[in-house]
Amino acid sequence: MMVVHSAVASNTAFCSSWITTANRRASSERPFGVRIGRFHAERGPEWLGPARRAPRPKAVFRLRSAYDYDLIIIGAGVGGHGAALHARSKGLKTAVLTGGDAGGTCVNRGCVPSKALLAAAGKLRELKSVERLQAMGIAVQGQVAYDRQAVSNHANSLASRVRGNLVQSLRGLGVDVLDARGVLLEPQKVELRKPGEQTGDRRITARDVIIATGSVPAVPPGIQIDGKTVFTSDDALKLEWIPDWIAIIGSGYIGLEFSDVYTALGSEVTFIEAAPKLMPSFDVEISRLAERLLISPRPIDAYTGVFAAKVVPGMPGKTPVRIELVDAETRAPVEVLETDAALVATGRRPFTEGLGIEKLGVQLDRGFVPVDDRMQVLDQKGTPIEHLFCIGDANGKLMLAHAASAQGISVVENIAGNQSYFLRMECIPAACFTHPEISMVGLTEQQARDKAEREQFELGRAVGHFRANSKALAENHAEGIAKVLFRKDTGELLGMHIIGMHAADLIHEAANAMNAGVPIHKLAFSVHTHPTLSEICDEAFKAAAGMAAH
Ligand SMILES: Cc1cc2nc3c(=O)[nH]c(=O)nc-3n(C[C@H](O)[C@H](O)[C@H](O)COP(=O)(O)OP(=O)(O)OC[C@H]3O[C@@H](n4cnc5c(N)ncnc54)[C@H](O)[C@@H]3O)c2cc1C
Ligand SMILES: NC(=O)c1ccc[n+]([C@@H]2O[C@H](COP(=O)([O-])OP(=O)(O)OC[C@H]3O[C@@H](n4cnc5c(N)ncnc54)[C@H](O)[C@@H]3O)[C@@H](O)[C@H]2O)c1
Repeated sequence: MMVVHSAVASNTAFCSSWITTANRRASSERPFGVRIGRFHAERGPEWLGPARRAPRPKAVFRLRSAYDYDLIIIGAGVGGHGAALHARSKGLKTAVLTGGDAGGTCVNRGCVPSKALLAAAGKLRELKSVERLQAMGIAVQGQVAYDRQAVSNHANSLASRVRGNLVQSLRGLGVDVLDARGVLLEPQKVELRKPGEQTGDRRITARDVIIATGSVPAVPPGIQIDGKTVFTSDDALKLEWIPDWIAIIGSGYIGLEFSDVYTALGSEVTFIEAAPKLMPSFDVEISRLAERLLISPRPIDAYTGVFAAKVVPGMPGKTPVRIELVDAETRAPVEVLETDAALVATGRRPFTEGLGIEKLGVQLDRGFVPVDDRMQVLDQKGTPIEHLFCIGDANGKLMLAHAASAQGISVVENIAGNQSYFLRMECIPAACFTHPEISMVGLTEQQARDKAEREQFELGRAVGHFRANSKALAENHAEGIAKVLFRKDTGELLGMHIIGMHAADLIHEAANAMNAGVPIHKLAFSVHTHPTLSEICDEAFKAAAGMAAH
């Protein structure tokens, strides 16, 4: 047998992780021929001489594995990237399959370009806020204008820069980045195919495989996409034109963020939302405030409790988009709208077609890959399939970039031997990057009330106000609140919801405390720099613990 790797004491981080990985499987399962031997194990330290008795040098031999890789990751979005970086830090020989789309949704068609558009929208909004600026002694002379193509270029060039960095970081760490689509033949065997091809001539194997194939926009039946007048976020991000009037179908994250962009760029927006109220997944109090801050003062109107049952594209500047609205409950016709454009933001569906996973005995749930709490794929009987995992949007647990990456890290921890590591999904925060921002972690107030009733404890609720915060007042952005929910008996944090300037950054106060299990009465004694927005959280924590805030 051939020695393919040896690590010595000078490379202890690398060395110890290999030991951990191999040891976990050492006794029960060593099908892949990995053995480790410490050549000094039988010898006393004498041969080394007295000066080198402590610490003893270690050396680890790794013999050729029956597998090509320790880990194959199918999909190079943020989930796959996060998993691959962590795998290398654990010394795992890793391959990532990009499917011809390195960076995936977040980098190419999601978080990154949308936040670039939102950043431009935010600056425009600020410069056009005449009264807000005047109150600070500032006058903007002349017209505030923007160049649509330049704004679009800002978003697209940022995406390509981040994509380049992502691939470089993988290659730099020694990950094999393979520009192919992966098809599962067995849980530990993947066929590489070029995009569009039905067969492939290369097959690779790994001890563990992670599916990280992400998601694509979900378009309800009856809606025709032409990519010009009726489009999803994939096309909206290109910002090819600015419609005077755009219908946004769906008032979730994407709908809300794009309403912020379009109204800043001069469009009028009509929301079409199937649920009885806008922003149905948000905390009720926060969505009420969001309506006051993000909807009412802007050229936005809304239909709620209706479906866009049929949407027919138009021709820019010639014929309008035709949208037939029906009642969400009775399906009775409500109205026909004729707008310049329609953005379909009605959720996303997993991208699992052609992956070959059904042939392994997995029953997909509306396309989502069923997994357990360790992201291990479940077969149709609910039994975990050895060595096969699925992370990110493809498993549908929480369709957020950082959740995908965190799930990837948790899988790698587990396969590298840290079985005690467990990702607490309920502590993962989320944010909507409107102006002002909205952020949340844990339960909504209604969910917390239901839990309190079920488990018979008293729910605590405390609020910090932007209007009472020196920094927010100095910035002349004093709208919004930070609300914390907690158990009165134990002080356990159950959730936090913030709307206001930089809410997306502030939420980590609560998210990190929840993850670390810090109760509210301890959190109330943490010290915050003055004057900062973080004191709004401090105000809420202190109020919760019955202390007066400064
Ligand atoms: C407009 C928009 C804005 C968003 N903004 C945010 C935000 O601000 N914050 C946030 O947290 N989240 C945001 N999201 C969500 C975020 O983009 C996703 O949650 C995240 O990208 C999921 O990561 P993933 O790795 O699971 O999948 P993806 O990023 O979708 O990556 C999966 C990759 O796998 C590839 N692939 C698929 N099948 C195969 C195959 N068989 N072989 C090889 N490769 C394959 C795909 O082509 C893709 O490149 C946004 C989404 C959208 C649409
Ligand atoms: N800032 C962020 O973190 C961010 C930004 C954008 C997207 N995302 C992620 O992307 C995913 C998709 O976002 P999204 O906004 O498309 O989905 P979403 O699930 O957040 O919202 C979809 C909305 O569309 C409504 N809807 C569904 N079908 C409808 C129909 N036929 N007619 C009218 N309304 C309908 C739903 O009631 C819901 O309110 C989300 O899960 C989110 O996690 C995150």
